[in-house]
Parts: sequence; structure tokens; C-alpha cells
Amino acid sequence: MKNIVLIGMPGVGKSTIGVILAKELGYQFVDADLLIQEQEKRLLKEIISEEGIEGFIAIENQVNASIEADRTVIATGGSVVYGKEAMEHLGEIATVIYLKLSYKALRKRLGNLKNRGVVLRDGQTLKDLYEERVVLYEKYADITIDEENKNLEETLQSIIDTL
Ligand SMILES: Nc1ncnc2c1ncn2[C@@H]1O[C@H](COP(=O)(O)OP(=O)(O)O)[C@@H](O)[C@H]1O
Ligand SMILES: O=C(O)C1=C[C@@H](OP(=O)(O)O)[C@@H](O)[C@H](O)C1
Ligand SMILES: [Mg+2]
Repeated sequence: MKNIVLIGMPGVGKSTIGVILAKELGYQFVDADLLIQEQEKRLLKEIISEEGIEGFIAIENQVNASIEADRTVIATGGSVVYGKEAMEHLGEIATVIYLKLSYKALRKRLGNLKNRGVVLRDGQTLKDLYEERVVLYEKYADITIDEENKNLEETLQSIIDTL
């Protein structure tokens, strides 16, 4: 068991912080986005453009629901919380940590959303997405880490202190 799953909006640092956290803890590191690409033999942006948002979410759900891990930090994609089976499974095998950042700070950090391949429905703004997602991140989090005004090292330290 003893796994850690990072959830949160795109750009909060799940991938960047996840790999350093794994090193600090002596754990393995898995980025669920890369597992999806490996299974599909396609890039995330290709999956999204070829299957549509709902198709991508279904694939993401299936891949995350099948992860087997031990002493591993798992960085998820921001949209994983739309997958019920994925979140039930991750909740069983790991402590789920929500990396939380305010909308304002996130908007500054994200820059061009399109380049990130965020799962944004037609007409949906980043603010809409933020409000829709926060409820889900809070629902599934065992631990919430507030990143506001913290640099990467400070966020990492907060996580380690909390564990
Ligand atoms: N305090 C911070 N914590 C985490 N990442 C930060 C911070 N400040 C700036 N960044 C930058 O934000 C980006 C986070 O991207 P990434 O790790 O891919 O996020 P995610 O996997 O959550 O989408 C990186 O470019 C990172 O350098
Ligand atoms: O939040 C999202 O809609 C997405 C976030 C991405 O991962 P990161 O959260 O690691 O950026 C990736 O899974 C996909 O492009 C969709
Ligand atoms: Mg990531």
C-alpha cells in the first residue's frame, strides 16, 4: 500500500514536485499521464483531439483504475477526478494529497492553456473549470497542501512535514 497520489489543477506541480518527493522518500515515481501515452501509443493531445474530451476521460479513468504500485508517488493528470473508478482505486492504494492553489495564482502560472492540453469543454473558461474541479479535489483529498506564496521547495517541505 504506502503510496502517495498527487491531485490538483494543471500547473500546480504534481509532476515536478512528485518526482522530487519520491526521491526524498526513497519511493518510485509514476506519472499517470505517461502511463496513458504508453498504453495508447499516442500523445495526450492526440488522444484528446481524436477521442474528444469524454473519450480521453474514459481512457484516463481506465488507466488510473488499473495502476498497481507500492511505495510509489503517483502524479495524476488534473482531470483524473472525473473518473469515479480511478478515484476509488487510488483512494484504496494511496494517501491522496491535493495541491491547492488559488485561481488567481494558477492563472498567472498557467500561461497558455491550449499548449497544456487541458480538458476544457467548449465555452468553458479556466474559472469555470477551477470551480467545477475544486469540489472534486476536496472530495477526494485525504490531505490538502496550500501552495499559496510557497516556492517549490517550501511546498515539498510542507508535504513531508504533513506525512
Ligand atoms: N511553487 C511552485 N510549486 C510547483 N511548481 C511551480 C511552483 N512555481 C512555479 N512552478 C512551475 O509550475 C509548473 C508546474 O508544472 P507541472 O509539474 O507540470 O504541474 P502539473 O503536473 O500539476 O500539471 C512547473 O513549470 C514549475 O516549475
Ligand atoms: O487537467 C487536465 O484537464 C489535464 C491535465 C494534464 O495533466 P497535468 O495536470 O499534469 O498538467 C493531462 O492529464 C491532460 O492534458 C488533461
Ligand atoms: Mg503533470
